[in-house]
Amino acid sequence: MPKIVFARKVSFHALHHYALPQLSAAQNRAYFGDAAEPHRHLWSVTVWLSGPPAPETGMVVDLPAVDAVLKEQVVARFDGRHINEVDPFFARCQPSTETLADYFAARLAPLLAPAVLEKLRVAEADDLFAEWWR
Ligand SMILES: Nc1nc2c(c(=O)[nH]1)N=C([C@H](O)[C@H](O)COP(=O)(O)OP(=O)(O)OP(=O)(O)O)CN2
Repeated sequence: MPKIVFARKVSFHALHHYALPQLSAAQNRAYFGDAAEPHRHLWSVTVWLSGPPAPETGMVVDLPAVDAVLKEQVVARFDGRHINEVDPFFARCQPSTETLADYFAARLAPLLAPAVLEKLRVAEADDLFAEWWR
């Protein structure tokens, strides 16, 4: 059965760095290279949502409702911040695109219901991103 999926993307500027707590600064530098130092990206988070199109509008989501969730949970929390400091979660888990994809999917999926989160992409550049798939 074909399925229609709607996508929305938001962007924010934020710093991050990689550091394992059991390693010294020099060891982290050797392990992670330049990425051990705080560095900035223009991040994007894209959500793909499915649901039955409303007969009157042909739309599968209420866009203002989706935008409100993305603004509150993604842009307002992360824009201009150092990701490692936004949530104690990132003291335990390295803020890679993979970790962030899993982090955002877990938090956004329930808030975006009744739309179904099919896929979520976190990109720190056009050529570096990770995706969560339902
Ligand atoms: N598996 C992953 N590896 C790396 C990730 C990631 O999210 N998942 N992220 C990074 C860094 O954040 C890093 O900034 C990007 O590294 P890299 O692409 O190597 O950097 P470039 O030299 O290509 O580009 P810059 O503009 O110099 O960042 C590393 N690894």
